[in-house]
Amino acid sequence: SSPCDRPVPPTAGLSHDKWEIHPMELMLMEELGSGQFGVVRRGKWRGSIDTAVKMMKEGTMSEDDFIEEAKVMTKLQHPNLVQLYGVCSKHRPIYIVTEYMKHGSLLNYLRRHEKTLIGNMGLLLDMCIQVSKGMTYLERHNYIHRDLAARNCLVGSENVVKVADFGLARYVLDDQYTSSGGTKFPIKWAPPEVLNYTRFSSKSDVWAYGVLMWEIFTCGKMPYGRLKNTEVVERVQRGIILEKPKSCAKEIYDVMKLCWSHGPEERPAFRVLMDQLALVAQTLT
Ligand SMILES: CNC(=O)Nc1cc(-c2cccc(-n3cnc4cc(C(C)(C)C)ccc4c3=O)c2C)cn(C)c1=O
Repeated sequence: SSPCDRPVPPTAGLSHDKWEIHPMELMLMEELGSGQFGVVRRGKWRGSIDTAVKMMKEGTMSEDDFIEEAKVMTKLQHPNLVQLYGVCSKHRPIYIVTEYMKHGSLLNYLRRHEKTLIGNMGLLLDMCIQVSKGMTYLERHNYIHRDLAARNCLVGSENVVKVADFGLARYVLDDQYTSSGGTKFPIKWAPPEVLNYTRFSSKSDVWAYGVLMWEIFTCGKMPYGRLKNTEVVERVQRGIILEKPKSCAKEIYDVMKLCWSHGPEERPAFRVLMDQLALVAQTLT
């Protein structure tokens, strides 16, 4: 039917999707680094808001699926989650615009500040608690991260720690990353059910969280050292777990061990972990 005999909806032309950011409102600045999807630059949005802008390299992401999911992601808001402000999807490459964290990845932060951090159990435990708060929020919204690790957390001012890039793993097109046999698959953060059946859940995020706690209390050591992925898979399937970091209290290591229970149903939910760590913090500091 010709357009003239169809009623024009009152919202026509007004459907400015609020998750769509106009490129004109973005001023791109220095490069921050590059990740799975290509270059990330710092930016200013609407003149004053500090942002990080991922410029999606062609062929690295299933873009249309992501743009659909972005509507949901912008609604996930928590002080310990890196906020997705929106996307620029009317041009290629598409941009993913998030809040900016001035100290960069938690992994690099731990490694750079090892000297001052190693003895500060209270601060290391607080970092763990902050991540557990962000993860409890995602768990409550039935949102699975799929690649929780210190490299995927970011540090802002006043030692604030936030979880970044939650859920993005689903849109990576690189088989080396997505298949458990691939060279980029995060084997050392994966539980048995993910290694065997790629069965992701909030409880597989809990396993990864245990490894993240180990990263924090070793100030950024590589889990299982230089062991090859095949050797790590063999150990994890046999129930061999990471050792207690030297500067880590027994009560904290007990929590890590709960996260590494062999069966997902034996692992505590994030909301339980969060409360348990808060209790440990009271007794230890
Ligand atoms: C000095 N301050 C800063 O550098 N701040 C910041 C650096 C980055 C940044 C810079 C380069 C690369 C990446 N990066 C790293 N790993 C990623 C992993 C994935 C998955 C899918 C594999 C999980 C997806 C995207 C990325 C990704 O964009 C990030 C997060 C992002 N944000 C918000 C900052 O505040």
